[in-house]
Amino acid sequence: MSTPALSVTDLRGGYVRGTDVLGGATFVVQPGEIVAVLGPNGGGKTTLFRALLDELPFRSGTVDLEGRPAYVPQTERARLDFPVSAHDVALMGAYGRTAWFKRVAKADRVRADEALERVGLADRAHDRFGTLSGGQRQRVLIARAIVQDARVLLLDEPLSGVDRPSVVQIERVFGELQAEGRALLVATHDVAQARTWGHVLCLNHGQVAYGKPDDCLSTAVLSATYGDELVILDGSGQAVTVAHHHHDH
Ligand SMILES: Nc1ncnc2c1ncn2[C@@H]1O[C@H](COP(=O)(O)OP(=O)(O)OP(=O)(O)O)[C@@H](O)[C@H]1O
Repeated sequence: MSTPALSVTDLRGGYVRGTDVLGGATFVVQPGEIVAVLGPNGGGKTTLFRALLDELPFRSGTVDLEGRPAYVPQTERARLDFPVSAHDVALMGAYGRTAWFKRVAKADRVRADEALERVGLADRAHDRFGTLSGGQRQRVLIARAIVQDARVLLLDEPLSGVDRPSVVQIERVFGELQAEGRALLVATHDVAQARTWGHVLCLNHGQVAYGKPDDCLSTAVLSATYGDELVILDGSGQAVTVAHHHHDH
């Protein structure tokens, strides 16, 4: 087996010392795998991503990965009032390898154009980011991650509230990134969608389960993951939908 893209051992962390929001995550992700990260609101999905980005105030345990992961935030949380174009946002993926006193390399400008083409937005490159639809903005943020060229991508609910054409484009790009040997961790509330991906990580402040969907997504695991949030069962007793309450934090 090849070197894992990401290996995490007993990862714990939080915002206040001694109060772990994320307790004891241990899992290995191989290149080319997509992992659905499931959990209730406030269950620690975003906190896990921040720990993997080494952005948590307090963290313990080990994280082995090559380079820095690319983070794709929820579009709702991306600032919309900046006068930047879709191309400008995609190009930000190159900032990590650009010295502060230099202009972004011509090759990176070409990469930004290519990445927008890959997400089906070549014709919107010069549109202002804030004027695009939610699904289009999500695709621009994925283009930025493509320009960053990371082995591991962390995506925070990339398909929630996204229009159908964007879902189709995003799922196609996920397949391409997988084929390139990148690993994707995708936070989602959609259990049915999680079943279509290779692995599932269930979090509820700590790790409840990790493995293949058929092994992990039992009613017992989903109840432990979602606690008193509602799990709706289909006719065969399989948990398919989770009703959750939105909240701000
Ligand atoms: N910056 C912060 N400072 C203090 N506590 C925080 C901060 N961000 C999140 N938390 C707390 O950490 C816990 C986990 O939040 P997190 O955002 O990781 O959950 P989540 O699984 O991503 O939830 P959602 O599905 O609602 O996005 C929550 O109790 C939240 O209130």
